[in-house]
Amino acid sequence: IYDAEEKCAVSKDGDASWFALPGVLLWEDFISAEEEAELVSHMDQSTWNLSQSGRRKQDFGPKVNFKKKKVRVGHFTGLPAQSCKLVERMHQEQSLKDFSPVEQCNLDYSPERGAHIDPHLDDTWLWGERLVTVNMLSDTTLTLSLQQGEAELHVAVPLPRRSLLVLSGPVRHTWKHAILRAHISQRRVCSTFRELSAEFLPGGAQAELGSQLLRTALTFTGVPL
Ligand SMILES: O=C(O)CCC(=O)C(=O)O
Ligand SMILES: [Fe+2]
Repeated sequence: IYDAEEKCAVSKDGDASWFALPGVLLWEDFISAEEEAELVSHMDQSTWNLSQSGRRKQDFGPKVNFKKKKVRVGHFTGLPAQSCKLVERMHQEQSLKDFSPVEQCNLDYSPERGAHIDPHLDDTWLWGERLVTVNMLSDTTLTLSLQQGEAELHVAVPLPRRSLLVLSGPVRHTWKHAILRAHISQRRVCSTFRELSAEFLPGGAQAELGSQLLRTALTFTGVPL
């Protein structure tokens, strides 16, 4: 189980074993109850599209083909207006001072649909170091997993309602992450914000496209795709 205060994983059996687990940042009460209600009510005014594993989603971001490694602005009109103050607030945290998202993905999990997300790593060709998620409507648990020879390590990261989670470093690149079906007991909505990889930043091979995507994202005039 992840211990946010000690920034380490501790054994659930209550024995003394533990290991350091860098790269998880949890910001409790990142949004207020009023903001949470407003954000979700705004999302519910747009259509939710059925996605994999019982999830529903709304996307604000460029048109991407991860297999062919192709990206273009497409119909992207920017992140939604409601996210402007969230992104500003993120900048209060030292490690997010320069966080400029180019994509927002809203996900809607419900126990009725058996919604979950299987263990995976997020793309690293287009998306950068930090994955930032705002958790809404109910508490859940993010399950990190790492194959260690024959054994598989699991770390449960408690995600309180209204908290912000940042994954970077080893928990971004080495550990897979998942939300188990068993950890969705009520409706849960989250917004995940992603930044560009070095290839799309100044000095990178696709810097021009990257700056175009950033300009579009940060207009905060977006509608879901
Ligand atoms: O629901 C979450 O918090 C995780 C979502 C996720 O891992 C993803 O969209 O890649
Ligand atoms: Fe992910």
